[in-house]
Amino acid sequence: MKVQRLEVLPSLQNMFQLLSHCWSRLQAIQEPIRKVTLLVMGLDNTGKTSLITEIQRVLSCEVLPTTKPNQTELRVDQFEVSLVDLSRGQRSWGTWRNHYGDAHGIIFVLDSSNVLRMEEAKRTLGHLLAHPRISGKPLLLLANKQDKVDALLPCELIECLSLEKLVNENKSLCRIEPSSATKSLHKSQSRTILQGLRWLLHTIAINYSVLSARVQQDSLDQKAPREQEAPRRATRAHSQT
Ligand SMILES: Nc1nc2c(ncn2[C@@H]2O[C@H](COP(=O)(O)OP(=O)(O)OP(=O)(O)O)[C@@H](O)[C@H]2O)c(=O)[nH]1
Ligand SMILES: [Mg+2]
Repeated sequence: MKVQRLEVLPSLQNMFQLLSHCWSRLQAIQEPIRKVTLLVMGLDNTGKTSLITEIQRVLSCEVLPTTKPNQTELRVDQFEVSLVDLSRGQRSWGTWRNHYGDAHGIIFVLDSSNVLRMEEAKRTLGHLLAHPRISGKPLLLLANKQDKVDALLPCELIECLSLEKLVNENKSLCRIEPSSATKSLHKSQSRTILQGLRWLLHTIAINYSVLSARVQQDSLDQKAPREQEAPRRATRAHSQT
């Protein structure tokens, strides 16, 4: 009797495991692919482009073709992600703002070793989070250049930037991860970058319908003034000829 029970139990357990495995596979198949746009921002020279290259390297089989400059398309889990590289050096604030409405979330990159520019980074982040098209959207802070000896740790950066106050005022969910985009350190550092990216995507997924409706509306609002301006420009050009 005892032997029989012992034989039955493991097979029931196996069956249960098999069923739950099938169930999670089915759930993964049924989950829709979600399109997500993330703006990669920060002061110049903080490592934005290097980090995008590093993400591309780690997820090499998941990189999708794109024709848009400064944009990288990736497949991460059940998400199709557009990473938009906004370089402060090449663009003015006005050009940055044209992208705000498209964003489901923000990746803000800090040079953790540049203490002299921390106040500027704080101001920039403050302006960004207070903008009506950004406020309330989730934020991933990458405390980059952790390989440098004088780099501030994430906990020191939280203090320096008064981060808690900043994100609470603007109701943005926030996470900070240490990172280094330099090749010598990839393994542990790329793990924290991907961990942060996955947190951002899953935070967006929880509120996806609300964020997508906001993106749709903001994109229309952003286009409207340009569309109204086009016929006016054509009329002006015509009257000048
Ligand atoms: N030591 C170290 N250097 C880094 C790291 N990330 C980037 N760099 C270096 O920092 C410099 C700037 O990197 P970029 O990726 O071009 O920075 P960016 O933010 O895209 O710069 P802009 O596009 O000009 O705003 C380059 O020389 C990189 O090699 C890092 O994690 N550690
Ligand atoms: Mg760049």
